[in-house]
Amino acid sequence: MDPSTVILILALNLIAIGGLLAMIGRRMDDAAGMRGFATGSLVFGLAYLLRLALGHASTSLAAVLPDAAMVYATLCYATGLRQFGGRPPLGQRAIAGWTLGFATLSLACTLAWQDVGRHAVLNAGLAHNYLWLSVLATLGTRRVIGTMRWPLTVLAVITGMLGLLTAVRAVAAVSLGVQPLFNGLPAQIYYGYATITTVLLGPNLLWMVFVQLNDRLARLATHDPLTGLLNRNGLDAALDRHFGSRPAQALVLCQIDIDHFKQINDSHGHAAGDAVLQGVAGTLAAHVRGGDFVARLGGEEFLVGCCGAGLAQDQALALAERLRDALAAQSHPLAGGTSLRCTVSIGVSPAIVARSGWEAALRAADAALYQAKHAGRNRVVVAAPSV
Ligand SMILES: Nc1nc2c(ncn2[C@@H]2O[C@H](COP(=O)(O)OP(=O)(O)OP(=O)(O)O)[C@@H](O)[C@H]2O)c(=O)[nH]1
Repeated sequence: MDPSTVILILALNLIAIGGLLAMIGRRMDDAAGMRGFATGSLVFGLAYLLRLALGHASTSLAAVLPDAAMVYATLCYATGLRQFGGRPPLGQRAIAGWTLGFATLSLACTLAWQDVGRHAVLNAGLAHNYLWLSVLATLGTRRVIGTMRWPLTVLAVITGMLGLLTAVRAVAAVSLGVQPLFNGLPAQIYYGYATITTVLLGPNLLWMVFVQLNDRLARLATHDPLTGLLNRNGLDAALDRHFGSRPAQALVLCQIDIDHFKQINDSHGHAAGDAVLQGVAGTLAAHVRGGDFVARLGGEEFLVGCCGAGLAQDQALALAERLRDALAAQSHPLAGGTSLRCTVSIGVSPAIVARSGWEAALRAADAALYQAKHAGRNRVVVAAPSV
């Protein structure tokens, strides 16, 4: 297949992918990076079409336009990829400055060395950006967990390979001229690989979106949006995991309730109450060990699951006292520069070693919490050790 036909197919493919991603992006917040991916694909596709219209080896200065558009498109991908990995996007000014800088250099080199100058600068610029995309995707694989690693790894490999091949083209343009870029086996290898890349890119981006949406839904279903702690669903799943392991470690539940929380809401407003809930959640999460879990049962009520081989109630009591002290010492900043403190009451269940003991342990912790409230609050009560 001649390069023009390949470029036409690539262009249409990229435009179709870009359109699809733009439609998906309209229903997602921009943190997913969809706008960057969609713009990158659309601009790349249009740049290919413009390039076809002008001719591959055009030495007309207008050829700088599609070249700059391609560089711009790769920067859009980079911004999407950064957002996808939870990092801030590239600023519009940085993207515009980079693209203009490239266009100026490309114009200067085209004026000085005609098509050799143009293609050397284009391929060097694209190679740099492809390799950068590969690095971003590789860094992304370190920041994400589980299934998301796969599409990012595929992206890192395909853009890395494309970057290397494009760098070779930049060197070839300078040392051999532009003919080998479009004719012969090396050109066929390059365009064959570019075709594979473009064909893989769309489904790979969709795979990334799918995995990310799936992760978000799973998180929404298992975590409390206000505090980020496990909700009841997440707690059930954590219990299943805990008791699914053989042999399961002992588990003690500490049920924690903020004292007179209604007064906080009434005196300082609901937003201040929410901030206190977040502050308490942060302190609880910071005080437990890996393997323990913290959940928000609802309202101002939390549950800490304390796990350990041979864990006894008195060890959980020591943790509960540490939590009570830390929370009593915590100062919650309020709007206007003031702050407030609050105390908690805690009920500690007996230790259990089987999932079947969970309901009874929760009831025991709840009854102990009730006693703590009635005994004056700001205290820990341990349930009788018989579940
Ligand atoms: N700000 C905020 N308040 C909440 C939330 N969920 C529940 N609440 C409030 O929490 C308060 C709980 O009040 P109560 O059950 O009377 O308990 P309390 O005032 O802490 O009293 P004791 O537990 O007996 O010490 C209610 O005013 C609820 O409206 C929430 O997500 N945010």
